[in-house]
Amino acid sequence: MTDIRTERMEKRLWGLSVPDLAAHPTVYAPDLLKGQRLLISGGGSGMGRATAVLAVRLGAEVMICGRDGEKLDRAAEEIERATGARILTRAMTIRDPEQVSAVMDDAFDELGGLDALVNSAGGQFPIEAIDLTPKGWNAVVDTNLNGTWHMMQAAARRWRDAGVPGSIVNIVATIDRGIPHSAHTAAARAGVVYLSKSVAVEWAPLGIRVNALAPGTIETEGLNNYPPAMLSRLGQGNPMRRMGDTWDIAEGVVYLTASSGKFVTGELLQINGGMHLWGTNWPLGVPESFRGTGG
Ligand SMILES: CCCCC/C=C/C(=O)SCCNC(=O)CCNC(=O)[C@H](O)C(C)(C)COP(=O)(O)OP(=O)(O)OC[C@H]1O[C@@H](n2cnc3c(N)ncnc32)[C@H](O)[C@@H]1OP(=O)(O)O
Ligand SMILES: NC(=O)C1=CN([C@@H]2O[C@H](COP(=O)(O)OP(=O)(O)OC[C@H]3O[C@@H](n4cnc5c(N)ncnc54)[C@H](OP(=O)(O)O)[C@@H]3O)[C@@H](O)[C@H]2O)C=CC1
Repeated sequence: MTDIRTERMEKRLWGLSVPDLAAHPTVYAPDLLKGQRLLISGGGSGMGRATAVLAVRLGAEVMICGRDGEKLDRAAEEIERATGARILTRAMTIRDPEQVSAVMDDAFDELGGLDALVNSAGGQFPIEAIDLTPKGWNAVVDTNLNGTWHMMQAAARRWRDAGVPGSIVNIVATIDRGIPHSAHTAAARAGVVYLSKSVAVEWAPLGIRVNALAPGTIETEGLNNYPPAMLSRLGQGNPMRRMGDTWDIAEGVVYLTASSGKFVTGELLQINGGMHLWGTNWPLGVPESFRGTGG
């Protein structure tokens, strides 16, 4: 096993811990996000949680949301213990427009306004497309496309009504060449990318910037949802032949969110070791006809 640490494989302890993140060097000035207020969906784990840690380290006020309230509270407690910053949490599902509207109202009320939305909530499961059931398809599309849209539109309407600018970063996936064994999520993410491009134009006059960020294979606890056999190959499916980490993503989100991104909208930032150019994960194993091809 090259890039996958054996201990993490065996204990399935993926990714950077909150203490790791709190101490991690950053390229950004300490007060870069001072006074900024962020809502981060999926902020209880993985890339969302890493983004929350970096944001509070840079002076932002943060609310995180997700389905599992205990996970959110655990993340908030770890972040407060490691950084001294208190963050707000809301248990909800992005798939329900009414719950999205409520969490958006809470964010604007309790943070005293909102400057940026980060949509990290999402997920999928590996399956051969031909075996997908309507329920499975709908679950992934409803989460990753519809849910992301509900969050985007709810934030944009409130920024428009308040006459203030905003920024949205949508975490998607590397979809340039499709995602074999995850066609449902490739379709949903492609939808989010072109949704982002479309409203980046429509909402520019409102001062709302909208960008997408495509991770490659990133070491997070979300990988525990994948077959162990796949995990031993993870990270090989890109030219850099290794996995990225959640800090790579968090610093990419901050680049797009902070003043560094003030003239960037409708963009797709790929943080994936070149995965959009070469390499395939094959989550369910490399099919016979592709063995030995390196693809
Ligand atoms: C894409 C390849 C890149 C490799 C690296 C990528 C890694 C990551 O993205 S990890 C980080 C993301 N985290 C996750 O994916 C974990 C969260 N995933 C989920 O929550 C689910 O996958 C979900 C997004 C589909 C939502 O699940 P759930 O809330 O349970 O959805 P529903 O109850 O509405 O419907 C469930 C329905 O979906 C089908 N299904 C769900 N999981 C599987 C599975 N593992 N295998 C096959 N089918 C699955 C199935 O039809 C379910 O219906 P029932 O069978 O009636 O339960
Ligand atoms: N890790 C990787 O290699 C890759 C990840 N991605 C995508 O990046 C994003 C972040 O994933 P990552 O940080 O790795 O993994 P995580 O599973 O840690 O993050 C996904 C987060 O989304 C939340 N979530 C899932 N469904 C919903 C929902 N319906 N409503 C609200 N919150 C929800 C989960 O919390 P809860 O379960 O409590 O709701 C979880 O905190 C995801 O969209 C993922 O699919 C894309 C490509 C590769």
